[in-house]
Amino acid sequence: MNDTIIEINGLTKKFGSLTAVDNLDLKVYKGDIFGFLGPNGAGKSTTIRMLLSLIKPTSGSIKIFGLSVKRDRKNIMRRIGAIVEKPDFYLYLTAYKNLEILGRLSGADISKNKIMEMLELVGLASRHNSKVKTFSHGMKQRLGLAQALLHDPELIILDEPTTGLDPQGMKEIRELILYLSRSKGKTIFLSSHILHEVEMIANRMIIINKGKKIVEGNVADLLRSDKMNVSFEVSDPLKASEIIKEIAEGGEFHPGSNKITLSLTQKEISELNKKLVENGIEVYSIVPVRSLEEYFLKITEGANND
Ligand SMILES: Nc1ncnc2c1ncn2[C@@H]1O[C@H](COP(=O)(O)OP(=O)(O)OP(=O)(O)O)[C@@H](O)[C@H]1O
Repeated sequence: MNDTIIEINGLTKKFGSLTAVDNLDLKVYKGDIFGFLGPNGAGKSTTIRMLLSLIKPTSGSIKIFGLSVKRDRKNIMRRIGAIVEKPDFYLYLTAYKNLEILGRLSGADISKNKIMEMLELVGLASRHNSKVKTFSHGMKQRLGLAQALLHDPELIILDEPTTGLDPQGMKEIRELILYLSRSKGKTIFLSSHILHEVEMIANRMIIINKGKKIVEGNVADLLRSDKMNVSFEVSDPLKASEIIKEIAEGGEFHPGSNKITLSLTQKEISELNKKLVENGIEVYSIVPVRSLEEYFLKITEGANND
């Protein structure tokens, strides 16, 4: 049986005449890495602020751990760790001291061992004595995660945790999230406006736009399609283009990068890869290119056709 961790029903938030969140329903189950996707301004942060009871819904209900956020706020918040917006630290104090103070402020009794364990987990143990002002943006994000984990929460809520990070920093955060899910059994609710990022780690997702749900479900099911756009990076794009013509129509060339983007089924991808290699062309990479915008278009077109 699936344990429901978050259940949102008919959630609406209005700011004056603007409806930022519009009759939203969603469910997050125990152990999910749940991707909460939407373009800028879709209503993600507003929803997260309601989940954390930082603002009140105009209407609708939120249950977390089966308890009402309205009635059991304190009990619920004790079991949640969150990073909303940029984590705030005392820049002239050390990483360790920050966690000590912030842990104390949260009201929980946090031991020295626990602080060091969390710093270890996020890869900052060797820098525990460094002032936070010497930290990179990625290190501050990881310290934020350590802070959110201090009281051993069952549910972790992260609002765009990789914003502003370089690819390496993004990867570190992704790996931490996967570790927390797989090895520590945490449930993770993660917002993003980048489909690709969610696709890499989430098992379930919802996409919202203008406060409304567009789709919700299993990530693999939602993204499975007959054809997908893929980019082939090859040693000889001209020769490759001749071979591509035998298999598929179209194909967009990116001069200067040795890349060709085209729309193929999975079977065609492996067929083309084989043919290219057989013809002495080296294939350096095959990367799916799918943006949230494209995906939107596809599902809204689908909805219009129904
Ligand atoms: N306090 C507020 N007062 C008035 N309007 C607000 C307030 N907070 C958010 N909004 C509006 O609500 C809508 C949804 O904003 P929200 O920040 O939830 O979107 P988001 O999906 O988190 O976007 P982003 O990815 O840009 O953070 C936007 O149009 C925003 O301008």
